[in-house]
Amino acid sequence: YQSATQSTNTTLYERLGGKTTIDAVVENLLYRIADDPEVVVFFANTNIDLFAESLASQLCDVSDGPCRYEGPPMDRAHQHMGLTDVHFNRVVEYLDAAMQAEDIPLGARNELLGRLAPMYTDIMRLQ
Ligand code: HEM
Repeated sequence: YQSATQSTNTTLYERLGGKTTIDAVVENLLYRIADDPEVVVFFANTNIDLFAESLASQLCDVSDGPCRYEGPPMDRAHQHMGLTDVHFNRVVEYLDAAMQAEDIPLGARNELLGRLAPMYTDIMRLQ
């Protein structure tokens, strides 16, 4: 059985462009975050290289690629940051813009965002 949103015999990971494109998306996202004072403040004490690696492995994992995300669960990774819907929506918007900049087709973009959306509850749980 194949879901209607998926082309025949390809994983979302492949339709995203695999590791090369995911790494490029993460880097593009980092520039957008760096340019937004309201968002970049949250990353003041973050090792950006480790964050980029961890996020790329999560995007690979969640898109059925050959990776396993081994970082902390989303509630603990974002606990007590004081995140609001505004921050959450901003980051999702930047991720979509980063995927567009890397020429990822609309269907694949929306499918990835759809797989990340349920993380909202976890990310907000310990605010
Ligand atoms: C769909 C939304 C989001 C996803 C999928 C996501 C994913 C992740 C992942 C995978 C990590 C790495 C965890 C680790 O390995 O330690 C992380 C950490 C982090 N996230 Fe998010 N995140 C999201 C939303 C946000 C938002 C809205 C903000 C703030 C505006 C944010 C700020 C951070 C920060 C600052 C860290 C690093 C924490 C540290 O230094 O340990 N995230 N996120």
